[in-house]
Amino acid sequence: MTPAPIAVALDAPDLETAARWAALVTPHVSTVKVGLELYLRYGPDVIASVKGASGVEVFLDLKLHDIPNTVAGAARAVARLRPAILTVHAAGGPAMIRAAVEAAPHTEIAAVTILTSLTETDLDRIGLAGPADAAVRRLAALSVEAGATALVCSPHEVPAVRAEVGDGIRLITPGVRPTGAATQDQARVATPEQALADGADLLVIGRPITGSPDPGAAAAAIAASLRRSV
Ligand SMILES: O=C(O)c1cc(=O)[nH]c(=O)n1[C@@H]1O[C@H](COP(=O)(O)O)[C@@H](O)[C@H]1O
Repeated sequence: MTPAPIAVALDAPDLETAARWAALVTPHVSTVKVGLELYLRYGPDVIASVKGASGVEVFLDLKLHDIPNTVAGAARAVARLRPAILTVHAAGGPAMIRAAVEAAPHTEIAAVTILTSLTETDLDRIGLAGPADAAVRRLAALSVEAGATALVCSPHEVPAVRAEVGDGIRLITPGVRPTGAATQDQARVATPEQALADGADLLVIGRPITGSPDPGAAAAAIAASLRRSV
């Protein structure tokens, strides 16, 4: 069976737990995501540990955000690990995004638009002209012009972003919660089925899977539900 288009966020406090989660979920999902918690603690070794023998796609979520020269150096430093995807913040601007794209030619650069944890009130307080879908659309357009071939946004914004950037760009959506699951610190959320129906290409799901007593079964259940919904 083809693995579901899900990136499981391995936000674990230690490598053993992350590797265990990865081994349990990889028969069911296409991708595992390594974020700041694991990478800052264990560094590059974490990639091989979570990949194991499965050959699953690794998404390195470092959300780089700095001046172009610094981001180019950081992207070059991790490019040798050959992650399938690397994130940068779209708010770093077009020159920064382009610097990452040029420094990591074999990795897909995904620009994070507006974090899914932010509400309209947060955007106001930060001073970002909203509403969220307009801000996401604006950041999506500039990111793609700068060479990003993937975008991270909430499922709510997928139709607007798709209309803006067309079909060739991979839309990645965190903020995904199965019906009835707690939203926790996520603000702009939708169910996996809704995100996929709206046109997301890859769903990022962490705690609803990794917080389950049986992460493998939780991943399998969401994957099966997605297959039924298409
Ligand atoms: O870039 C990301 O992956 C990301 C962007 C965003 O806007 N919101 C967001 O939640 N994420 C990540 O997606 C994952 C969501 O995890 P859960 O909330 O546990 O499903 C976390 O690893 C976040 O770091």
